[in-house]
Amino acid sequence: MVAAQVSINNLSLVIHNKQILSDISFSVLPGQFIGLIGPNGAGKSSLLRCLYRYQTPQAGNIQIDEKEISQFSRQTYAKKVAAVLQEIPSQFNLAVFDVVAMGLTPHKRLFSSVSLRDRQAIQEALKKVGLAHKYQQPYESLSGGEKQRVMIARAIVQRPSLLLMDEPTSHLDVKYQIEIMALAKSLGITVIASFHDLNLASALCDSIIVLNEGSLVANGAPKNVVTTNMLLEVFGVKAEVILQTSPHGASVPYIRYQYQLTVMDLNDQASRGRECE
Ligand SMILES: Nc1ncnc2c1ncn2[C@@H]1O[C@H](COP(=O)(O)OP(=O)(O)OP(=O)(O)O)[C@@H](O)[C@H]1O
Repeated sequence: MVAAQVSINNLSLVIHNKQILSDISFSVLPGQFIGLIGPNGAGKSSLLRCLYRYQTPQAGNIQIDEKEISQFSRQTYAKKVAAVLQEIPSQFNLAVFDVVAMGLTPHKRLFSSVSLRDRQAIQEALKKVGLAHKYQQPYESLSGGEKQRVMIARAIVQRPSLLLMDEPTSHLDVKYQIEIMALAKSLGITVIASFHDLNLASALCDSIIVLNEGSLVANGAPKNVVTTNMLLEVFGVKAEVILQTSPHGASVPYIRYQYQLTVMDLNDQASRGRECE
């Protein structure tokens, strides 16, 4: 698969007079795995929505392979960019197989049937996400995590050059968090994904972008971005960050949150409450 080069230039988004994104700029090299992190409401999903053309920014632009994204036809864009969203869309009455087959739509002529090769690609993608045995099951009857894995299989058969993922692991158990993200990485395409699990983001991403209140506040290798200071300033949490060495020799930050402090604070509050009774 070919990997896309992405550049985001001075992007600003306003919705109902509210500034959602302010002057965001960064570049992504072909094949890079980029993590978007930031507190609730920081603008991660909004940025991803601009990237998959669901929302149109008021200022700035996004280029893929040096072409402004509004210049691509709908079909060409659908071939280039796949999105796995936070809100899992409802697929009325469709079996798992049919939902994954929708990933082939941009590559096919109108009303053309599913070929043997297509079937193999769909089964292969379902196998990769551990759902080959469920291909006939109604999509709606799947669990949240299974639905998310079907969406990832759909993105795989789409053969995009850019994969956008909005909290792709939110419904996944720990095994599939690791397996699915390893799978996304193994595709060799450019990936931009939002994360709440900062340790997972640190372990996976080549580069991490930190958003806060719609602004880009940090961008760089995980070890340079995921620091005690950033966690305190952006997320308001006290934590210790240890640098570990990955199997590939890279230095990867690992966060140890200070949960005890919170529990002590809570106990403190509770005892103060009892004193007042
Ligand atoms: N259509 C909209 N109308 C009004 N406000 C919006 C709209 N879309 C997003 N927002 C606001 O923009 C801000 C950024 O939202 P966004 O969903 O991008 O944040 P996020 O970083 O993905 O948050 P989370 O981690 O909670 O998913 C929020 O304050 C949200 O309420």
